[in-house]
Amino acid sequence: MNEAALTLEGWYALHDFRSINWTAWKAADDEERAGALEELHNFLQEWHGDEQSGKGSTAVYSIVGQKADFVFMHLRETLEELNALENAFNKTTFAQYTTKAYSYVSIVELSNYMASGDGDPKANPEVMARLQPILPKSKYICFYPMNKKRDLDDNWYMLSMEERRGMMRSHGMIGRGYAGKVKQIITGSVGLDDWEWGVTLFSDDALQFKKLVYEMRFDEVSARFGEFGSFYVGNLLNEQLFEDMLKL
Ligand code: VOV
Repeated sequence: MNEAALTLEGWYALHDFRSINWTAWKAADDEERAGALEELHNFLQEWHGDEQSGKGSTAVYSIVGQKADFVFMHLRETLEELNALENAFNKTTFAQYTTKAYSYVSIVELSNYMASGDGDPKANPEVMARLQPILPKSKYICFYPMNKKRDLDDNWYMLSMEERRGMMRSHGMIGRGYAGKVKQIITGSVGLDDWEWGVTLFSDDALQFKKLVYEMRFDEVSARFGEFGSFYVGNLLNEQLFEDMLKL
């Protein structure tokens, strides 16, 4: 059997994609809409509070295109907390005007392909900051799930650790070229959701998503082994922008 990469796990992640039922939203009266906005406002405040107190992090983005209208990306310590967040939201009046578009459950993951091997990684504040990241409030988000191929000819899981490490090093070198332009959060989802990883990218220049993902397509680990799900791209929302989006 080949050696599995060792992984470190951090906060659990829930990407909760919703669409707005515009017909119902427009049919609601002013008072009902104001109440719904108030509840939404309270949730955004509460999630901000969770972030301030180190309990997790939440990012809110609108989604461009027809796959969804917005996403809540939540990071929390436990699956119970994520479940409580989505249930609490589902009980709001505002949620009645939304439909569930897609969701993804995973956990922030670092592997040992590039690790130094010195000491307890969880004692390293830099490692902990990557395992329990405060989500950047960059202008744009890009999310997609992916697998590493398991075909007879190209099976990532049948490669030796050395072969995989070599390819991950090359992958990391390309990624490094985007330092300061794109921040990636890789979440593992083997056993948690339908794909093996969630890739969430943040940037202040959406074009950098295209540049990075395209460049990686030529790199062996993506070219030979990458299989990709649907891409979701969106614009940062804060309370005001969310309200503006919902204004009739
Ligand atoms: C901003 C760019 C960027 C950078 C710097 C970067 C670096 C790194 C490093 C150093 C490592 C390995 C160690 C670790 O940290 O785990 C990884 C790991 C990983 N990556 Fe990556 N990646 C980036 C970006 C980046 C992108 C755009 C993608 C999607 C690929 C594509 O073709 O669309 C991706 C995927 C992954 C995955 C699925 C993993 C886990 C693979 C596994 O088998 O375990 N990644 N990644």
